[in-house]
Amino acid sequence: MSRTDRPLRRIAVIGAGAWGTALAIAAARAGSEALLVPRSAEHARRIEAERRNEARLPGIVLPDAVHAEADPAAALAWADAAALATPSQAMRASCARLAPVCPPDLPLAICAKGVEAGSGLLMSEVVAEALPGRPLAALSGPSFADEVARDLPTAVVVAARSRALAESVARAFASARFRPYVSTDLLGVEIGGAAKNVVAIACGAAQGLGYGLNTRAALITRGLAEIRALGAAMGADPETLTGLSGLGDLTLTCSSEQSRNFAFGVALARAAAEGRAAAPAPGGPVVEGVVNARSVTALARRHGVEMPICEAVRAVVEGRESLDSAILALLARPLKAETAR
Ligand SMILES: NC(=O)c1ccc[n+]([C@@H]2O[C@H](COP(=O)([O-])OP(=O)(O)OC[C@H]3O[C@@H](n4cnc5c(N)ncnc54)[C@H](O)[C@@H]3O)[C@@H](O)[C@H]2O)c1
Ligand SMILES: O=P(O)(O)OC[C@H](O)CO
Repeated sequence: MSRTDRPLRRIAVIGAGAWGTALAIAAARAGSEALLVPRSAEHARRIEAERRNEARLPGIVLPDAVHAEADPAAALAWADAAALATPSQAMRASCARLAPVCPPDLPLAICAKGVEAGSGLLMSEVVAEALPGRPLAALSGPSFADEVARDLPTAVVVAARSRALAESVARAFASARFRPYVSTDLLGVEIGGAAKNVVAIACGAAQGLGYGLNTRAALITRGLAEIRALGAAMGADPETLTGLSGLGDLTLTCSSEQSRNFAFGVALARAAAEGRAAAPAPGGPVVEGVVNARSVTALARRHGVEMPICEAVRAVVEGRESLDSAILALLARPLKAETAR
């Protein structure tokens, strides 16, 4: 009997950021037990002593079924499955640390959203290289960590090439107000999650510039067209990209300053107005869209796909173009048909 044939009831959550902590809480609500594995022993001790992860999820008390564990070997030996919730650019290093102690058949649920800079690999490809042979799933969709932690109704998607694995992982997290749908389109789910953060920076910048809701709707819709084009070139199911992990997450992230990516876009515009550059605070909450502006567009260029909004965000965050001129360049693109057909 393989591990995924029996219920996954013990979940090791690698990475104790806002999302890892919220997922551990979601697992507990689903009747599972969770071990949060932060990077440092000190952080594990603090979480265990305070019964919170105050720096990442302020005001949220951990349920009894969630504990912190500093030693990844102990956590993975205990676990039925692991959720990988580090930022995308830390995924390879985090998996390398797990490699000597990760059981060869342990199911892994990737919870980061991004494309690796340099290699241009999706998270499932990075994890397959760093921890070969393990059954892989991805959990994605519109889900602010704070809202999940507070048990506000949320729907996500769990994708795996094996439907049985997707269903097992979904069951490990499902509760009355946390509803995972399943999918076998791992590729589509990963592309949507990685690219939406870049478009969210554009929407935040538009808000910071004082533009209106017309602009936001245009950016979301044309951003989705870019993401769908990338998905089509890479072989994703187009329906996935209008589902929870595509349009769903794009809508959420592009609509609120609660999104770190959207908020960073607002900060970019404010900084531009004051004639200075903006960058995410070192050691602060992860802003995936900044690095992913580069890695997602690099992937698109490799596949011969145009992503003008994502390219504009990349040019601005790389300091190659001012926000004003990036917007003018977007608006001055030749008139064209809305759809390919
Ligand atoms: N916060 C959310 O609402 C949310 C929701 C869905 C998905 N996500 C995704 O989850 C991922 C993590 O985001 P987050 O919000 O938890 O980030 P966060 O900014 O709250 O915390 C990041 C955490 O990762 C840890 N970390 C960094 N490098 C590490 C390494 N090499 N090994 C282990 N841990 C490391 C940091 O110590 C920190 O605790 C991102 O890809 C993000 O897009 C976040
Ligand atoms: O705060 P953001 O922009 O990283 O978005 C968090 C989640 O990805 C929303 O689904």
